[in-house]
Amino acid sequence: MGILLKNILAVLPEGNDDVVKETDIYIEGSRIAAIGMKPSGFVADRVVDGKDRLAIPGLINCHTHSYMSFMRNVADDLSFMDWLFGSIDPIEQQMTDEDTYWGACLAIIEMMKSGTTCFNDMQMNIHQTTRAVKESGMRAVICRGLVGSGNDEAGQIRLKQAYEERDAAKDCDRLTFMLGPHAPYTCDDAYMRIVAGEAKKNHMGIHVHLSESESEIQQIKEKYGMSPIEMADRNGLFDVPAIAAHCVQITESDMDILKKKDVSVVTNPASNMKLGNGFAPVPAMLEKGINVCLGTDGAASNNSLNMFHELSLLTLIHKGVKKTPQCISAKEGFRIATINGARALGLEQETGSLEVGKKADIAILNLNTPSLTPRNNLLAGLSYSANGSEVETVIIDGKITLENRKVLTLNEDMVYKKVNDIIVRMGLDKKEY
Ligand SMILES: N[C@@H](CCSC[C@H]1O[C@@H](n2cnc3c(=O)[nH]cnc32)[C@H](O)[C@@H]1O)C(=O)O
Ligand SMILES: [Zn+2]
Repeated sequence: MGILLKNILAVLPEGNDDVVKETDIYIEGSRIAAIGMKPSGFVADRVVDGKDRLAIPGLINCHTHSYMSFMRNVADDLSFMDWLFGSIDPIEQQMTDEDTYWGACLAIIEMMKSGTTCFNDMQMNIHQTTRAVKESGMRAVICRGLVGSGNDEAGQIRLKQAYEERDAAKDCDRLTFMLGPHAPYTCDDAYMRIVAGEAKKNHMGIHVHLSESESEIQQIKEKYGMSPIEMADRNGLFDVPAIAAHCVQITESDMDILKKKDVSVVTNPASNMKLGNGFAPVPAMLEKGINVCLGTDGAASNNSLNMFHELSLLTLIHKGVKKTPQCISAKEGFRIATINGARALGLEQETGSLEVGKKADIAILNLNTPSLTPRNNLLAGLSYSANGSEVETVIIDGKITLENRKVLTLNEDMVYKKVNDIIVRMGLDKKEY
C-alpha cells in the first residue's frame, strides 16, 4: 500500500536538532520509503493533502497500565500506598479478562486520538492488551507485571504467564515484550535475582517502578539498608536493557548507577504530582546523560493518557521548580516524548522520528486550530500549546488507524458503553456529576 503525504510540514531530525520543513513523505508498506524525492516505481494508493497540516513522529508513552483506564477518577486524593493497596488493589482483584480488554481499548482510543503511536504497558490479565493492540493497529511493548518472593508460586505463575503471552503474540510485529518486576516493595531481592536471570537468559528488557515514593525509599532502606536503585542494581536488573519508571526520590549516587548501567528513566510528571510523590530530578538526570523518556502512568493516577498534556507538564514544571526558564526546552521535551522513548524500548531503528527506512508511525496535526496558530514556531507549539485535539490522522506501521479524528480500527461507541458498564457492575459509578 503506497501512501503519499503531499506538501506537508514535517518535524524532521537534523543531527541532534529537529527542524520543520515542507516536504513529501512516501510510505510503502509499513515503512517510510522516501522523504522529499519520489522513489522509483512508487504508486500512491492514497494521497493525503498536507496543506495546513503538520506531520510528527508518533508520541511514545513509555509507561502506562492501559487497562486502568476504566479506573479513571475512581481513586483520587489518596496517599500513594493507600491509593495502590487500599483502593486500586481491591478493584484489580475483581477485574476480569474482559475488563482488561475494554480498558486497554479505551486507553488505545485516547492515546491514538492524542497522537501516541506506541506505548509501554505493565498489566496483569494476559492476552487482553495484546488482543486490543492487534485489533487497533497500535504499537506496544508489553510486560506482565511480576510480584513474588524468592521462588514462590505466585512469582513463578506470573513468569510463566509472561512467556505464554509473548509466545502467543509472535504473529504481530507491532508487539514486543519485556519482563516487568513491579517494584522493590512487591518483589523481594531473591525474586528480583530470578527475574533478572530470566531476562538475561531470554534476551528480554526490564520494566520496573523504582524510587517513586518516600515510603518506598524508607521501606527498602529499612529492609535492605540501601536505596531501591542500589537494590535493583545489586540483584542484576540493570544487567539487561532496563527502563526504570519514576526515579523521583533518587540520590547523586543512584544517578551514577543509572548512567553507568545505561538505564533509561521514564518520568511521569502528572502521576508523581497527583500521588503526592513530588518531582523527579529530570534536569539533573539529563545533565548526567541519562536517557530520559516520558510516560503517563495509568489513568487512575494522572488521570489522562494524553502525551501532549504530559509534554506540557514536563517542559514547564522544572522551569518553575528550578526557577530556570531555560530548563528542558520545547525541542528537548519533544525528543524526550519521541526518540528517547524509542531508544528506551529498543525500537530506535524502528520508530521515534520521521526517517527513511523507519516504520511509518506518524501523527498528522491540523494547523488551522487555535493552539497551533500562529504557526510561527511549531516545535514550541508542540510542547507549550498543543493539547492533542489537533491530531486528525494517525498512521501506525504504514496503516491509517485514525482519520478525521475517528478511530478506524475499534468501535469507539461500543468501548465507551462497555467501560461504563464495567464501573456500574463494580459499583464504582458514584455519579458525582
Ligand atoms: N498486581 C499485579 C502485578 C503488577 S501489575 C502492575 C501493577 O502496577 C500498579 N500500578 C499502577 N500505577 C502504579 C504506580 O504508579 N506505582 C506502582 N504501581 C502502580 C497497578 O495497580 C498494578 O497492580 C498482580 O498481582 O499480578
Ligand atoms: Zn506505573
